[in-house]
Amino acid sequence: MTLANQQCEACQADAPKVSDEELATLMREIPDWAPAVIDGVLQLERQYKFKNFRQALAFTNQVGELAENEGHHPEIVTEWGKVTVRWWTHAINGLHKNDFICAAKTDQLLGTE
Ligand SMILES: C[C@H](O)[C@H](O)[C@H]1CNC2=NC(N)=NC(=O)C2=N1
Repeated sequence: MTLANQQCEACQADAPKVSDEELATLMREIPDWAPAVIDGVLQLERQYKFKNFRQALAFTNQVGELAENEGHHPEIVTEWGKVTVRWWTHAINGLHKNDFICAAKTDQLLGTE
C-alpha cells in the first residue's frame, strides 16, 4: 500500500523510531522531501513554492486540516510564495512511519489549494 493510502496510528512515547534502513526505503517514496536534523531531532522537510501569499496561506490551511484529520501535526512556516513543512514525532523526538505517511499526504494536497 502506498504511504498516502495509510492512516497515522496513535503515537506513544514507546513507539518505534524508523531504523536507518527503513529511512532509506521510505525516503524513496517521498523523493521531494529531505531529512533534516533540527535541534538534534531528525525531521522531514519540504519547501513548496507558490505564486503569492494567498496561495501559500490556502495550502497552509489544507495542511492544517490534514493534520487535524490525522491527529499528527507539523511545523509550518508560511511566507510570500513559500511554505516550509516539517514533520516529526514529538512523542519520540524523531521519525515514525506516521511522518512519512503525512509527508506523502501533504504532497497530494498540491494543486488543490
Ligand atoms: C494526544 C495527541 O494525539 C498527541 O499529543 C499527538 C498530537 N500531534 C502530534 N503531532 C506530532 N507531530 N507528534 C506527536 O507526537 C503528536 N502527538
